[in-house]
Amino acid sequence: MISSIEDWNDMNPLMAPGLAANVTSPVLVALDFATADAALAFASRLDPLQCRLKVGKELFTAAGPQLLQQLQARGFQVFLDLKFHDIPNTVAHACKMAAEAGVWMVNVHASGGRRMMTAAAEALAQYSQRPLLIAVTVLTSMEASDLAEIGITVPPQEQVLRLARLTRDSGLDGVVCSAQEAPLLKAELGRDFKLVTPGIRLADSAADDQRRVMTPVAALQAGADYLVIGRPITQAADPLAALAAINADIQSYRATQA
Ligand SMILES: O=C(O)c1cc(=O)[nH]c(=O)n1[C@@H]1O[C@H](COP(=O)(O)O)[C@@H](O)[C@H]1O
Repeated sequence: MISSIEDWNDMNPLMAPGLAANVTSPVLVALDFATADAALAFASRLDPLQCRLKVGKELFTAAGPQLLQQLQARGFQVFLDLKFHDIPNTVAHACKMAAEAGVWMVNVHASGGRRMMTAAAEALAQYSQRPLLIAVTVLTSMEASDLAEIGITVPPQEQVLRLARLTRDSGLDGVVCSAQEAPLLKAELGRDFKLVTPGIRLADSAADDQRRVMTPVAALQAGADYLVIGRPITQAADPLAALAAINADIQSYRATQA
């Protein structure tokens, strides 16, 4: 299993020609834009050493795999966030397509179950260079009342832990969860199991549709490895300043830990 991003950087052939090899920031900027032009215009203002980029359902549906190549040609490591959730055979083949596209990270839904996740992991194992494979546990937009409506009556944290254990036992690299669950998951599943946390909000930003939220530094303190941040950066009056301020806060925090 790939145990660190440095390992991945060493292994991925795309790193040699173009991709930024030493991304020190844990920030994954969610490029939730409606067109390739808007996403590329935004990306052209960013430094691939200062963040990675996430391409999700809206943008990928609009722009397709060509956009992944365009972003990677500009040096960005890309998290393809399509949250695959289907029968094992379909998800395995979708993950292979992500590997062929050279993305840095790809995700599935843990609620697709053990056989689906194992099939995805096995499909990627045949690549000597492969994306990190992670699974979404409980969406950060959900709280206890949302879970109850779909028949899950345990607290979100318990459901997240259950799905994270299943993810680890299925051979994946980590999970998407809220930073609120990070201390529990790090304690139960070990420090090498990657935690990717959306639902990141600055102290003064709106929660929007997110429910289980945390600030960037608090999320790292809690044990998050990567922070997915969309609107607090993309919708900021000055997105570059917002990203720079977040990275500066993170650097200061890390300096206290060194
Ligand atoms: O897999 C994800 O990235 C994801 C999982 C989750 O539980 N919650 C979540 O918000 N996301 C994604 O993270 C991003 C969060 O965006 P903002 O709420 O604008 O910061 C969106 O692109 C979501 O699709």
